[in-house]
Amino acid sequence: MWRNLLLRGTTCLLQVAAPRFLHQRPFPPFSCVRLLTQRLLHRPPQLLGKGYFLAHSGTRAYKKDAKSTVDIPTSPVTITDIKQYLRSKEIPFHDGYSCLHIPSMFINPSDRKDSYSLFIDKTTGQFVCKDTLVEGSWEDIQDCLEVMQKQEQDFLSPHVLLGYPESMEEQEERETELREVQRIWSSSVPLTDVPEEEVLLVKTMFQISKVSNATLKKFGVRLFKPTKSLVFPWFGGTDSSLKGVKLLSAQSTDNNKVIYKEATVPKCNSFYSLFGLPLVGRMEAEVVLTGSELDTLAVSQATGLPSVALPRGVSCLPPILLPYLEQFKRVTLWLGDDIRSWEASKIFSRKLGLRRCSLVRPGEYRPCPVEALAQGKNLGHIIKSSIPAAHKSIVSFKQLREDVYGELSNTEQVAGVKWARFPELNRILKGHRKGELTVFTGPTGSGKTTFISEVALDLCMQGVNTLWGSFEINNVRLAKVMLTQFAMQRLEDNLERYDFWADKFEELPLYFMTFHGQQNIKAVLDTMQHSVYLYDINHVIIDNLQFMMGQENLSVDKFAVQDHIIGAFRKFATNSSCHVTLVIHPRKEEDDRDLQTASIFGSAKASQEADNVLILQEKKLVTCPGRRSLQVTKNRFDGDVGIFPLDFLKSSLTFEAPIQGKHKLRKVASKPENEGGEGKKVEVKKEKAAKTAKAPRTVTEKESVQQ
Ligand SMILES: Nc1ncnc2c1ncn2[C@@H]1O[C@H](COP(=O)(O)OP(=O)(O)OP(=O)(O)O)[C@@H](O)[C@H]1O
Repeated sequence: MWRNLLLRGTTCLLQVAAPRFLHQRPFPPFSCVRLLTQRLLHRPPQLLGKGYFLAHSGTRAYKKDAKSTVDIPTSPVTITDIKQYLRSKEIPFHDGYSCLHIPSMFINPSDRKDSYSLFIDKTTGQFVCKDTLVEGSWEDIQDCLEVMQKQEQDFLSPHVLLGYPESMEEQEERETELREVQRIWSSSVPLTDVPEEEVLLVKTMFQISKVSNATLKKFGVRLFKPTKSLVFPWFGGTDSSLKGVKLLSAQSTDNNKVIYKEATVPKCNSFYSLFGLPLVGRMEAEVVLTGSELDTLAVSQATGLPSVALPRGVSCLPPILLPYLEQFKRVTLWLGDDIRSWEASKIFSRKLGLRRCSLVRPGEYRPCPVEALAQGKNLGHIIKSSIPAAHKSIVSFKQLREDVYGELSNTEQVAGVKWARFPELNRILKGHRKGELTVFTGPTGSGKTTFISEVALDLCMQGVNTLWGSFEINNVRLAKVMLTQFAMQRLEDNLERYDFWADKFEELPLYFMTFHGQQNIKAVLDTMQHSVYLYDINHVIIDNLQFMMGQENLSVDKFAVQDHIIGAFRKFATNSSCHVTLVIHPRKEEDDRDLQTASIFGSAKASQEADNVLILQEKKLVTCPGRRSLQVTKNRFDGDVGIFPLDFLKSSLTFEAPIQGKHKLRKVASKPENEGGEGKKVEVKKEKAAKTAKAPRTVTEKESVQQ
């Protein structure tokens, strides 16, 4: 039926696909309409009306608000498909590290400076032309090439691709941001214009005394006096104009450490600066990638090597930046001095292409670059001693010993990210770690979604990039629950505070899958894979597993189907270094008995594959009806298991430990593993906890790790 729409004329098509576009003046050129028509012919009907391709040439072709949702990749493209297509069209290409490079179709061949300036991401098919900054999808490239072929043209105007027109509101927001960037930049002063005593003071404050004035000048760093912040510019676009600024402030702590705080304009989720890039020559073949602007200053000054800093530090490497790193044959990742930086460098090197990457392993003699400079270390030596990212399939202990040492000497960091709202979970699980699988169960309607939502939100607020797959309740309702938990209040009664909280909430690295209802496991896994690549997702929550079962072949035993699905999630978690939390319904509802690990629906596969098993118990430790408690029945990390009570605050939809004194405290001591022996029942020893302890009634048990 959607094909029939074509018969009703182009205007109708435009109305269907891009109603707002019709109100744009001047009316789109004919070639746009042709492309739009072409695209509609290729598109499945469900994409019509989604407004998939409105926009301005040279600007981002995606709606701003589309960022927080992750669409199902309708037909994920593979590198083989891309190559085959290009060959069929006789388009020459270079096989780069993360991208294929082709001649840009948006430049007249006689004007092409660099003959291969259009970069196609090998994983997603997204492209960017570095000369015109036209961006788009793999379908856009196909459409452009088809049109060129039909019209026998050598090139197309960069304005040919349609995109989302900005709404008035978006336009205003963008203009306000640009004005703000200009205001900050023009009211900040180059450090060379600041009296030397003041510069010294600033350097002391930021602990960059060894960074020379010449280096600060070379990188265009300024001082914004009102907030005593350093200002790092982002120059970009075809005219290398000022696109944004990052403000960095420093605060000293009691133990002589410095805490840095940064703010960006535009907001961090559209801040795509690779600081230092304008200073890197086109012919340079080596670069040092750092996690902060100060580190880049240090590397550049101490080694003379080209260096660029990631815009959001170790939290992500947006694929949109990959084309700008394609020219380098060797990339050294020196992202920081902690385990998080080390893990991030391993993950980012996969995106960059393992073969060309080497990693600086954090350690006593290898702090972050700016600290290494301050300590008078030889940064060149540290870079030379970096290790290749591509790992061999067989290693000896000699190659592992540094990793083992790193784990032993950083036990706190190895234990993962700590919850801010759930100290009891920290006590039992020690933290939230990458690459693990958590299975979470609890009786129907007991509050599983509400609880896991707060647990995930807590981590997300600490920078854990999170993806929600909520198949049971829709994203609006889920986001409402999360926003209420975030604001810790009933926003229904405080609607005037909505924008305040929504603005803050929007800054979280939080994404939602656009699925609802029964889903096919492959589509879900593809989306997860896609989002790990795009947004460096560290935590995926699947609520719940039962919604993946319906699509599978019903003639097959449903336990076998579930086992297959759990195996697939397990594999994904391990291979993608991403934590997966899987909500599974219990086997059967028993009102008067506590659930156990064996109560999880299906075979024993779920609990065997899981690193952690969490059960939301209802009416456990009954002191009043309906009391909930959280029980950890499996913890592969260190074997500690236990249970703690939770009070539910209806107004904020949050959970907290019962107030002190309300319940008697109980503590269960660990049983040494060698006494219990494997498979033996855990013996529980009760102890009175110190009356002063703030902790709620908590039980911790130690059992030998279940395999
Ligand atoms: N501890 C609690 N006490 C009372 N009400 C709660 C509690 N926790 C959650 N609720 C409320 O109960 C309702 C159901 O919660 P939720 O959807 O989180 O349960 P669920 O276990 O995920 O349900 P299902 O089994 O259908 O998936 C929500 O309105 C929620 O606000």
